[in-house]
Amino acid sequence: MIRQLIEKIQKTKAPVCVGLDPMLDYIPEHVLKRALDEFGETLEGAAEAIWQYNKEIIDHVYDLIPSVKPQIAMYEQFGIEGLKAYVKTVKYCHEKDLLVIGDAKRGDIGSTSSAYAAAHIGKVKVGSKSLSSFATDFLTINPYLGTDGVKPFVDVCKEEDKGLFVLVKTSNPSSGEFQDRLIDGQPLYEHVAQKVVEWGADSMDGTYSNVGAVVGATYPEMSSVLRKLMPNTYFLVPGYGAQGGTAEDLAPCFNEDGLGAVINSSRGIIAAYKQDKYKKIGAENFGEASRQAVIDMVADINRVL
Ligand SMILES: O=C(O)c1cc(=O)[nH]c(=O)n1[C@@H]1O[C@H](COP(=O)(O)O)[C@@H](O)[C@H]1O
Repeated sequence: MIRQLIEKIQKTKAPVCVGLDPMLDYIPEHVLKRALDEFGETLEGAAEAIWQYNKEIIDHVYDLIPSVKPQIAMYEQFGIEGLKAYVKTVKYCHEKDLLVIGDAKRGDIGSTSSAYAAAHIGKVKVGSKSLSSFATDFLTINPYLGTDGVKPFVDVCKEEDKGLFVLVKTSNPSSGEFQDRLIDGQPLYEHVAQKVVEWGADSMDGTYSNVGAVVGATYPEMSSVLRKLMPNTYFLVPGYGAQGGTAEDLAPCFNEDGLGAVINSSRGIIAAYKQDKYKKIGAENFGEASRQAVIDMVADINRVL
């Protein structure tokens, strides 16, 4: 699967992933009102609003980018109706030939991880049939439980030719609280990085492994160390834009071949119409503002490659 992502990145010249993290606060008034008028102030109304919002954004950006990353929490908050909007969004992105990174940060004891893996990137057996549930191409993984919690994802990844991004060094302000703690003289995130390389060794798909790593844009010195420790691991890099990460901060995430990282921006793209820079495009044309924000992001990243 990583090979497909790389091919799409090379075709679009955009090492970019648009984060589909719809919050009701970001949805333009006219879209929200239409959905709530039809379904009332209900979970269905909210789910319809986020679906319509996503669809408009996808329609405006799909030809520019290789991938999207829907964050499941933004859907899950609306319960089953929200999850239906998640599935609808994943299906629509596939129709538009986009690869979908499901951001669910799963990881538990082995048997539970197996069920998560089946739900998100694998198949679930019902009688004689094997059925897909969420059907994303990649999934984000929390490795806190260790190898037996990660292995079921790696196995499904191999069987189904899917991909993973395992949290190694996250972008948030408290990420150092545990991740930077020294163990045997080395920060914990480096220990995790070594494990990610090990977990991915049997899942090579060309130069890179289908088992990738999440490395936040907000700690560039650490990205640089991690890039050297994990030369054949693809990085999913969140933190650009809304969290303060700049193009210069991203440079160490890439290898000399210009590959090795896919950069996510969620609020910076989907709520672009609210930014001063794009305000004149107008809330009515929020999809157009997102398109312009993607064009600007791609140019900004290519400037440092
Ligand atoms: O796994 C992630 O995607 C992730 C890891 C991380 O270290 N930091 C991080 O922000 N994320 C996700 O990336 C997205 C960032 O959103 P923006 O800050 O709006 O671009 C959210 O969906 C986060 O959940």
